Amino acid sequence: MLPVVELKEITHAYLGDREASLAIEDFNLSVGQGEFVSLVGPSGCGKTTLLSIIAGLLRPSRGEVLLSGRSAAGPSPEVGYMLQQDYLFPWRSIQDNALLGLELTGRLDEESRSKTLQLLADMGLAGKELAFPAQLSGGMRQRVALVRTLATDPGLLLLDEPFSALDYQIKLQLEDLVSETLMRRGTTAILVTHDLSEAIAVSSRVILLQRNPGRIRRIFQVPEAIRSTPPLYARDLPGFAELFHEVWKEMELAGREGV
Ligand SMILES: Nc1ncnc2c1ncn2[C@@H]1O[C@H](COP(=O)(O)OP(=O)(O)OP(=O)(O)O)[C@@H](O)[C@H]1O
Repeated sequence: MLPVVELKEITHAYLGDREASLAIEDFNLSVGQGEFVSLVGPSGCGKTTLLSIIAGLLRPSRGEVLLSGRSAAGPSPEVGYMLQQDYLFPWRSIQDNALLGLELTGRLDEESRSKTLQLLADMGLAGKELAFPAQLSGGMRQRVALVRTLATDPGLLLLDEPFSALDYQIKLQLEDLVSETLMRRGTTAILVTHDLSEAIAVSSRVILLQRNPGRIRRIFQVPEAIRSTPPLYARDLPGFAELFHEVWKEMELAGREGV
């Protein structure tokens, strides 16, 4: 089966007035159907740049992005992007926010509407459909943003630190909910996070980057037993702490280099 996304020899330099800064160099990655991959690494190693390139929001200086084998240039409806901030429209009700992506892509009909309302209920938001974002907690708003992203049924979901602004307990609950929902739907996902334990708990592969320029330093395979256990409980499994320390040590080395 073709990978859902392939990055081939991606290099990206930001051009300044006088000089160019090389954010990413010769980056190759292939992510298969239903895989959940995390990108971690020291600040400035190019994680967000990579997500923007995959989302088609940024054109790389060199290299190619393939989505299901086809060369991608520009944003694609196959790719959903969820950010740290929920970006809900305050004047739209929860259900109207959740339906926005479908509306914008001309795919809103009775069936897609009822599926989205069901997804809101699955996310514990039944009864909140007619409320407005200001009436909801941060964790609830982030769940609405997730429903809005999933409503269009993207084959690939990009998550840029979606849980980092939340309280620890809410963050753990949301990790569980997201992980379970994506696994059930078979959605392929790439998560950018600063939280190494989150990366290990939710993904099948943790990709550690180094900076100046951004490159893959090391790839950690997460054992199936950890991957198939809900993130909250995965942290207690044998092998989790060892893997965490291994990634941590390598991250420290990556942080000291390329400053
Ligand atoms: N718009 C821009 N113009 C110029 N340089 C940029 C721009 N955006 C990012 N950079 C530079 O590119 C490099 C990679 O930045 P990027 O934001 O992708 O890293 P990151 O790993 O996501 O960082 P963080 O973990 O701090 O969010 C950094 O050196 C950054 O300063």
